[in-house]
Amino acid sequence: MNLKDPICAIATPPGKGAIGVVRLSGEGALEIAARVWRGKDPRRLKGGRFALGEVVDPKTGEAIDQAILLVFRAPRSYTGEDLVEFQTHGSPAVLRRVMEVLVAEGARPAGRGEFTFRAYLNGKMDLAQAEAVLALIEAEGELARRQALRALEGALSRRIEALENRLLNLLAHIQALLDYPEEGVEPLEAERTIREVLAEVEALLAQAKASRLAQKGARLALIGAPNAGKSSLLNALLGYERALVSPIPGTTRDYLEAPLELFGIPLVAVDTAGVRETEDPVERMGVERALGIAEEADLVLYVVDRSQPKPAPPPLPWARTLKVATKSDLPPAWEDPEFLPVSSLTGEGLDRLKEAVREALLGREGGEVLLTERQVEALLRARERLEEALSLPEDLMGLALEEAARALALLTGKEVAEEVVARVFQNFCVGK
Ligand SMILES: Nc1nc2c(c(=O)[nH]1)N(C=O)[C@@H](CNc1ccc(C(=O)N[C@@H](CCC(=O)O)C(=O)O)cc1)CN2
Ligand SMILES: Nc1nc2c(ncn2[C@@H]2O[C@H](COP(=O)(O)OP(=O)(O)OP(=O)(O)O)[C@@H](O)[C@H]2O)c(=O)[nH]1
Ligand SMILES: [K+]
Ligand SMILES: [Mg+2]
Repeated sequence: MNLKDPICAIATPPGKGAIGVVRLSGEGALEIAARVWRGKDPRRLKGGRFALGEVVDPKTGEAIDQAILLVFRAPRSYTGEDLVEFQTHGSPAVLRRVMEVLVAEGARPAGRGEFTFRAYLNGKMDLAQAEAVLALIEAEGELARRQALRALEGALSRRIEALENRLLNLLAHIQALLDYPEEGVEPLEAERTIREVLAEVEALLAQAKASRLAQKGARLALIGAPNAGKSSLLNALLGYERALVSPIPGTTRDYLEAPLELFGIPLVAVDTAGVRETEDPVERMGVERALGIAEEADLVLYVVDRSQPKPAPPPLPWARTLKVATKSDLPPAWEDPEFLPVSSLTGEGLDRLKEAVREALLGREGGEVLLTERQVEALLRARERLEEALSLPEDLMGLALEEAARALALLTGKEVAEEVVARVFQNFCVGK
């Protein structure tokens, strides 16, 4: 692949919009822009300046659209190259023609993520930041957006680099001890340093699940006996009357899904049919379905009516189940500290339930760190090597430490194999 040739792409999403943006980056971008532009000559614009004019077809002189042209000059641009943006009306007909004239004048349609790839190659960002660009575009919930922006701004990269540096300093120290045993090099505190680095790696890994849930969302299943108050609780969590509620047991016959954002996590709450022993074949199907939904859910709310005698518990994945006692506004038939009391009628206990859901999904850490699957793998490898180093005498731990440092370097993309980098950018859309 030619790494500097001029590339162009529509940067705005497909469809009609107020404004559409076409970006052009690489060697000769300003010259190509000048040929398709009627207005102030882009070659004479300083970086960061714009002009109002027309995009034209140079073959015919025909105007394609009235537009704004914005110039960034290398190295001060997103890609680090000369870069021109055409901000046109957001019409698919306009954007297509702008692309056509740019290609006719010698630019090439960009591949997926190629602008960001160039930014990476030109040192504008590291691989963790490039992955954050993608995660930010893909973010659907507030938490995913916050995690991605922090990573984009380099929070993760700085943390990783600090760990890498500690390992490299330690390695240098070990080497000095080996090379000059009689020179009075300070004795090592290798174990303490390694344990501290390991603790940081563990702290990051503890946030992997939160990062995955923030990005992919989570399923929350409400399971319990008929009339336990599942549908009422769903409505109370949603804040509107999504599910039918009635005093008749068996009101919910089949499951029902509703999107719900809690603490910035995009959740799908699933209300299900009441679970009990039954002869009715249709009801039996509903029960089986409910138990299957519980099995697949990230978190289950086991809903029990506290004003009635406690039913026998159904088979649920208890390790990821929260126990909820509903109808706390009514006189209780039993007490059990394992159950969170709530009333869908008065709203009592709802905030505590939401807090418990947050903690069950994200852990106490809170989950502000973006970690991609690729990064989690690298951290796991680093952890393994650090643990190995701890099991070795100081004069033999060098290799394991080196490998741990290399695993950490994978996160920020130093020493990453070309195919791995290519795979990261394959996930991007064209135009980013
Ligand atoms: N019109 C437009 N809006 C956009 C982008 C864009 O490319 N174009 N972005 C695209 O993602 C995001 C903003 N990110 C950007 C990051 C760096 C540079 C940039 O030109 N950086 C140069 C110059 C900095 C300066 O002049 O202060 C540099 O880092 O050297 C531009 C946009 C979101 N909004
Ligand atoms: N007092 C009081 N009544 C409630 C509360 N939650 C639910 N109910 C009542 O309990 C009855 C059953 O509520 P639903 O939400 O339909 O119960 P469900 O578990 O979805 O029932 P099925 O779908 O039939 O399995 C209705 O009459 C509700 O008004 C509560 O917190 N307090
Ligand atoms: K009911
Ligand atoms: Mg119901």
